[in-house]
Amino acid sequence: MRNVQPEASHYIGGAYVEDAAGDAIDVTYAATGEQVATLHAATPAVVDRALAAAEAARRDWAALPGVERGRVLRRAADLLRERNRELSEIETIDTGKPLQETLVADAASAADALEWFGGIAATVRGEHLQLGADWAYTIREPLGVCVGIGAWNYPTQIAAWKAAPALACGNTMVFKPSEETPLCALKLAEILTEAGAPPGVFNVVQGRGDVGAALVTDPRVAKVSLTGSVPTGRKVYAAAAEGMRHVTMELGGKSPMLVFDDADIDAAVGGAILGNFYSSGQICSNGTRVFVQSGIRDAFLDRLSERLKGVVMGDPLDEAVNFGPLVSEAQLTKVLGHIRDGVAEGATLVTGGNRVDRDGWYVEPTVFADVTDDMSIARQEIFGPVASILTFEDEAEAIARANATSFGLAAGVFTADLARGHRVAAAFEAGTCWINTYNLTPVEIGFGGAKQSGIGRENGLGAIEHFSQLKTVYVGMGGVDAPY
Ligand SMILES: NC(=O)C1=CN([C@@H]2O[C@H](COP(=O)(O)OP(=O)(O)OC[C@H]3O[C@@H](n4cnc5c(N)ncnc54)[C@H](O)[C@@H]3O)[C@@H](O)[C@H]2O)C=CC1
Repeated sequence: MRNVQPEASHYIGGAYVEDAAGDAIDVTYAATGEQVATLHAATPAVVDRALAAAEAARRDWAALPGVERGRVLRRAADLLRERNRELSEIETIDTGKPLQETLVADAASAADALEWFGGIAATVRGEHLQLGADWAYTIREPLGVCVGIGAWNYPTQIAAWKAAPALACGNTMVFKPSEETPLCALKLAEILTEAGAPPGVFNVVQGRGDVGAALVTDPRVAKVSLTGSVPTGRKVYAAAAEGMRHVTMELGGKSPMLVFDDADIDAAVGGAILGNFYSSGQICSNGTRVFVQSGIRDAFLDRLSERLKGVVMGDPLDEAVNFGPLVSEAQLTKVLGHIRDGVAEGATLVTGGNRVDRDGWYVEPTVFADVTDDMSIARQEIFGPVASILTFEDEAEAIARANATSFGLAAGVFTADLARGHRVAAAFEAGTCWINTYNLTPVEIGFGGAKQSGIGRENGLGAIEHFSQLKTVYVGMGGVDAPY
């Protein structure tokens, strides 16, 4: 296994920085439990240094023409692609996700974001408004120093999905990865420097919730973008409100997937596999409530069980492996607890349900049938490889039950009747919907949640609006008409 111990824990002002006084953050390989690196959480002095670097860099970075900022981002995208294998291996060691996945979905997705927002950077602009003889114009300005805080499931992607639009708009950023997966954001920072980003434009500090909280409440910070759970989102949103800071909240979900009896069963089963078992189920937008029309329930379950025989469990660094461990022992314990609750509440365990008898934090792909809306496995986000199959009779009932949740991150529908597909998508109370596919999130389209699952959007042109603000300038062309 490659050595993944970074040169130092933090990356500030274009260079690695260490402060061994910070609490230890151990990085373990989820496939074996072996410790592979040790970093230190940021001390208050490190947090201050990172914010000072971002603050010092922001005016010059914002003053650059968009085309020059874009060039840096696009160069970084090229470097990410050139080093995809090395970066994917580090991501696999950090998260436990199979190399087969990280080779296509992590540094590659980060490269897409940097390339796309790099291309957009030169087009960020305001508008001209004629007001009789007078006129006005708007300027789309950066917000200033932005803080990004990440979850552990897609560390490289999350860092880049925040950094790319932020930097394209002329902001600077201090990013705090999840304490579970601290490695890859440092690589992104290194690569941005190599691509020409001036010191301080993108900084990384390590730490747990307290470091995140210190960043969110600092007066120098204009915006906070969090990817995390709903409870953390509530805390961060409230803390940001104190300073009237802009926020983007990418939070959790318990998304529905509706499979009508006219659907292509294999496509729907494929969607259920992507939306429940890819990354061992550790994906926020997963369609973990699979509502299947009653007439095809048995056929759907048979086909799903059959296809799950294609799971290849093993060392995630082996490219033939397509199913890895959960990120940590704590997550393993949590997921097994949810499975026990499902059994206790009377759901039928169709397949899986156990910890795998080997080193590391592996849980079998697990399918529950006969799940009812009130069961905890149908209400709580599990963030593990656990699918709940529910049945429904008609469209109106399915939509009502799909929407009966406080989450609203994503939703999907499988049907051969496209009119119905669009009708159902329109009725979903969710930020991101799919018809006849699931969990595809290319950079061109916005991604984010409704209801408790968040506010704001990542990716797509909408992300520009969340990392900039409009200044309006009114231009008087004649005298000033005052009453006295
Ligand atoms: N909507 C989306 O795009 C995504 C959402 N998620 C969600 O993330 C969750 C899983 O990730 P976790 O890392 O367990 O989430 P988490 O909420 O425990 O932690 C997220 C991040 O927030 C930090 N944090 C914790 N308390 C904080 C505080 N008071 N102030 C500032 N920062 C604080 C953590 O250190 C971590 O970096 C799931 O709920 C999942 O659905 C994950 C990926 C994508």
